[in-house]
Amino acid sequence: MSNQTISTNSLCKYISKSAVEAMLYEVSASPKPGLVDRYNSGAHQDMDFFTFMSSSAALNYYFYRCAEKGVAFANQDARKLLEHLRGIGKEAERDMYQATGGVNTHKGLIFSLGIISAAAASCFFAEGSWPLSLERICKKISQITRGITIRELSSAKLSDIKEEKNLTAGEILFKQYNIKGIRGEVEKGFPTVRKTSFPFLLKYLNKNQGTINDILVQVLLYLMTVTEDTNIIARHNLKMLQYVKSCALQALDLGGIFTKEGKNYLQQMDADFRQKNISPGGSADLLAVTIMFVFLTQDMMGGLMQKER
Ligand SMILES: CC(C)(COP(=O)(O)OP(=O)(O)OC[C@H]1O[C@@H](n2cnc3c(N)ncnc32)[C@H](O[C@H]2O[C@H](COP(=O)(O)OP(=O)(O)OP(=O)(O)O)[C@@H](O)[C@H]2O)[C@@H]1O)[C@@H](O)C(=O)NCCC(=O)NCCS
Ligand SMILES: Nc1ncnc2[nH]cnc12
Repeated sequence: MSNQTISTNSLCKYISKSAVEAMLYEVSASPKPGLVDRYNSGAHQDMDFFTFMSSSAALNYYFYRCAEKGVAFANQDARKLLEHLRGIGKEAERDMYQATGGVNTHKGLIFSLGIISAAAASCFFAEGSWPLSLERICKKISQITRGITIRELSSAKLSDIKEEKNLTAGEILFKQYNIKGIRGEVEKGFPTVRKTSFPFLLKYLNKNQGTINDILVQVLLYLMTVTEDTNIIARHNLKMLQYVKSCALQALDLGGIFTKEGKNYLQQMDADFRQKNISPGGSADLLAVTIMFVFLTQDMMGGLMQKER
């Protein structure tokens, strides 16, 4: 489909719909150990499934605006685009907190999916064809966020502008462990998604192996084996991150959600993570990012995610 047949409004509407749909698919997939899903609130006392519904609904226009910015900056310096996205991202965070009564459900996804929405719109207007290629979107993401870790996380930057109490979780973890978190992931163009979750999701969807729900839970397990999840490190430490990875590997060794043994292990993992206060929120975000990439690399009128099951 060439860009002559897609108006800016239609493009931005499709991209914002895809971002919200990715968020809704992610939180709906169940069971997800330690995370909010349709069965329980995981290791969270301050939010539930409906908190995520409200937050997702409140962010639709934000993603539309990110896509609009991507169109506006399609042929300009990508670094200027990030400055504009930061501004509307702060507004989106306020919208999220208003919709959730002050709870952080999607701060990470406001960042990740906001940048992806802008990058996708920018790619379309540069290339003029749909669907987009994952490599091209991720290359544009890297261009938009080039230098973000140095600019925002370098110890010199952090030590002289913020007192410890004003640092975010990501900034504290960089100071403690030199971990770049979500900023490192986007700056490299989502390598965890490109190399792990996206190929797995496509494989399962093309094989039509199981329901959408089960496929998404299985892909989340793969993500948990590879994600440098700052939610886990911030709440606990690096040792707990290794523990989570080993549990996810064990679940997959048992067949994950596709076998009785794997399902039983998943239930035990969820109870264990809830008891230990473990929430793999970073992996959950990357699952939503993976779903978003499927929407962007498929036909707008019904790609793999819309297949009847
Ligand atoms: C750049 C920002 C993300 C700044 O945020 P921060 O400095 O805090 O960055 P990080 O801590 O590194 O990560 C923030 C969130 O990103 C998700 N995440 C973590 N690890 C990864 C990873 N390896 N890959 C991808 N994404 C990752 C995660 O977000 C999800 O979890 C949050 C909910 O879980 P919860 O444990 O409840 O979180 P809290 O309530 O904070 O902790 P508790 O008190 O409950 O224990 C939720 O956010 C999910 O999305 C990390 O939390 C960016 O936000 C920023 O600069 N914002 C300013 C405005 C802006 O620019 N906006 C967007 C512009 S496009
Ligand atoms: N389902 C979920 N549960 C907890 N934190 C999350 N962050 C993103 N998705 C989440």
